[in-house]
Amino acid sequence: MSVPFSNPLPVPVLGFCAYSGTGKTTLLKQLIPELNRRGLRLAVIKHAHHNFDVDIPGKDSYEMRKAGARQMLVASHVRWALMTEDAVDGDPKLDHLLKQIEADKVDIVLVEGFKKLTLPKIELHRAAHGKPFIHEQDDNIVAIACCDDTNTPAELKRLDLNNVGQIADFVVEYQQNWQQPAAELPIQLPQALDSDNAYQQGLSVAQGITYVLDSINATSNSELCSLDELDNRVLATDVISPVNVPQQTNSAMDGYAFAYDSVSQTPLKVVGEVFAGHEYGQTLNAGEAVRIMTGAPVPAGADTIMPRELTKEENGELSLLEAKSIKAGQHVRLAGEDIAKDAVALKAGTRMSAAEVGLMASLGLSQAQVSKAPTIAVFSTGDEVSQPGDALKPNCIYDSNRYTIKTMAKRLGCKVIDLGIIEDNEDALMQTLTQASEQADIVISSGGVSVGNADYIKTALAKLGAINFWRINMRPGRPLAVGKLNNATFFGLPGNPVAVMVSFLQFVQPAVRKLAGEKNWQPTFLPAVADENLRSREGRTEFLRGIYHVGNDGQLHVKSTGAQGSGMLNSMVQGNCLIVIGEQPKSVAAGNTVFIQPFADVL
Ligand SMILES: Nc1nc2c(c(=O)[nH]1)N[C@H]1C(S)=C(S)[C@@H](COP(=O)(O)OP(=O)(O)OC[C@H]3O[C@@H](n4cnc5c(N)ncnc54)[C@H](O)[C@@H]3O)O[C@H]1N2
Ligand code: MOO
Repeated sequence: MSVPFSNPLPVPVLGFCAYSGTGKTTLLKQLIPELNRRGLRLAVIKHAHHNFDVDIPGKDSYEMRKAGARQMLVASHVRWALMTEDAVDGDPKLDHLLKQIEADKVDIVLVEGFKKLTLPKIELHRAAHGKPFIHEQDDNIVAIACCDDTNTPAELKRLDLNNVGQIADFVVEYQQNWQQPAAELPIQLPQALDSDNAYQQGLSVAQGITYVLDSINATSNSELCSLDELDNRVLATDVISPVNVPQQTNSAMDGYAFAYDSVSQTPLKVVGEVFAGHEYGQTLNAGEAVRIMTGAPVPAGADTIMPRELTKEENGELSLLEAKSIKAGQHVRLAGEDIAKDAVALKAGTRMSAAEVGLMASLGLSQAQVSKAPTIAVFSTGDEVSQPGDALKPNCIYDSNRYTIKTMAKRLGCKVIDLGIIEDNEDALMQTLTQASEQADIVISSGGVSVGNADYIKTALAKLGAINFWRINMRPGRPLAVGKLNNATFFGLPGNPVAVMVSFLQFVQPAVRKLAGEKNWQPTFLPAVADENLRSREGRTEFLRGIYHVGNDGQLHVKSTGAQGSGMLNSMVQGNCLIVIGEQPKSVAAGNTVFIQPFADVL
C-alpha cells in the first residue's frame, strides 16, 4: 500500500529503497562523496527502525535532554544538532522531517527508508538475494540499480549497482531536470462540464464557474468617461500614450549634471543652474557642469548626474567625491523610459483604479472609453423575509441578503436596481422577473432554490426562461440556480446569508467581471499556515470564514472565526478571508498550508 507524500521543499527529494541486506547504506556512503565531487550539496534523511540516540551519556546536552528538555540544540562553530523528543505512533512523517531541512543550504535531499511513501525512488536490487522487485508494486520508482544478470522492463531506467559514478550521474541529472510542481489551487479553472453526471452528483465549484463563464459574453456597449468617473470602470479600448513619459530626459537627483567623459577633468567649472520646469538653453562643454534640481531637464552635452551630497562646490569649481564609483548615465531618467509615445499604456479589459487613473492623467488624457457598467436587479423572496426598518413580525427575519448583494455589486462597479421583497405568489413573481429581465443584465434572487415546497420561484422561472438548478459540491452555498431570463443572466442564490455571500463571490463575481469586459482577472489565492486543525469533507469544497494575520515568522497565518453556520452573517464580519479547502483533503492539520481568499477586493 502506498502512502501519499508531497514534497514541501523547493528542492528535489529522492529516495533509495531496497530489501535489507542489498547494501543501501554502503552505496550511499560511496555515492555521497561522488555527488559532492560533482558539486551537489546534499541532505540525507535516514529512517531508523529502532530507538536510537545520537548523544553521548555524560555530555551536558545528553544530561539536559534526559532532565526533560523536549528539544535540545547543541551548537559549536562548526556544526549544530537539534534533538527532538517526538514519539509518534507508526512511522515519523517525512514531510514534517523535511521541513526541518534548511532548503537554501542543499540542492537535493536523499532519503533512505520510507519506502511506502509515494516518493520518487531509486530501487536497489540484487538478483542473488531472490527478493521480489519493488517497482512492480510501486509506480514511484524512477530507476533501478541492479546487476548484469537482472531483467528489467525496457521503460525503466537501468543503472549498474556496482557503478557508483553512473548512479551519481543519474542523481545529478535528476536534480537538474527537477521542477517544483506548481501549487495546486483548490479551484482549478476551467473544468469541463459533464451535464449528465452533474445533475446526479452535483457540480464542483470549478465546473460551476466554468458553466457560468461560458454562458456570459462581454458587453460590446461602451461610453466615454472623464478622469473623475473612471474609478472601478473597465477600459473598452487600449489607451495609447500620446507622449513620452517622462517628456524629456531629466535628473532624478538634486545635484550636478555633466558629461561622463569630463570626470577626469575635475574640478569642473559650474556654468549655470537649471530648475524643474525650466531649461539650460546652451550645450555644456567638456569640463563644465550645471547645478540641477530633481525633475529638471538634463542639458545637451550632459549625460550624468552627481547627487549634491557627493560634491563640493567652491568658487565656481566642483569637486566630485567618490569619483571612481560614478557610472555613465547615472541618475538620469531618459525621455520615454516609463512609457514611450504611441505605446499601449493600458490595455483594454483593465479595471481602473487609483494607479491607472493617475497614469492616464500623467499622459495628459482627460477621458477614456469604458465598457457599459453591468446593471444588476436584485430581489428577495420568502414569506418570512421582512423589510429592515419595519416592525419584525413573529417568526420572521429581516432581509439582509438584498443588502449584502447590492453592496457587493456596487463594489464591482455595477448599477443596481432594487426590486424589494416579492411575495411568494406566481403572478407577482412573473411580473417582477419579466420587468427585471428587461432592465438588467443580471437578475439575482436569494432564497427558494432548495427543495422547499412553498417556492413559486421555480415554476415562474421555468415559464419565463431556461434555468438550471444545480447542486454545487461546496459548503456553504450548495443549491444554486443559473440560467437565462430573456436576455439577462439569472442567479438564484441560496437563502442562507453566508451562502449568499460565498456564492456571489465564487459565481456572480466572475460573471460580472466578464460581462464588464474585464480581462485577466483570476480569483486571489494566498497560501497561509493553518493555526488550528480545519475540518473539511472529501468531495466538497469548504469555504470557512477565517482571520489571517502575518505571524512572527513573516508568513501569513490563518484560523477560523469559530462557528460556521451558513446563517451566521457575523462570521463574515469577524473574518477577513475565506479559507478554501478543495475537494481532496479531508481536513487540514494545524501547521499545514491552506489557501485563503482575502475579502479586500469586494467586501
Ligand atoms: N431537504 C433539504 N433541505 C435543505 C437543503 C437540501 O439540500 N435539502 N439545502 C440546505 C441548504 S445547503 C441551504 S443553503 C438552504 C437554501 O435553501 P433556499 O435557497 O431554498 O432558501 P430558503 O429556504 O428560502 O431560506 C434558507 C434560509 O435563509 C433565510 N433567508 C432567505 N432569504 C433571506 C433574506 N433575504 N435575508 C436573510 N435571510 C434569508 C431563510 O429564512 C432561511 O433561514 O436550504 C437548506 N435546506
Ligand atoms: O448552502 Mo447551505 O448554506 O450550504 O447551508
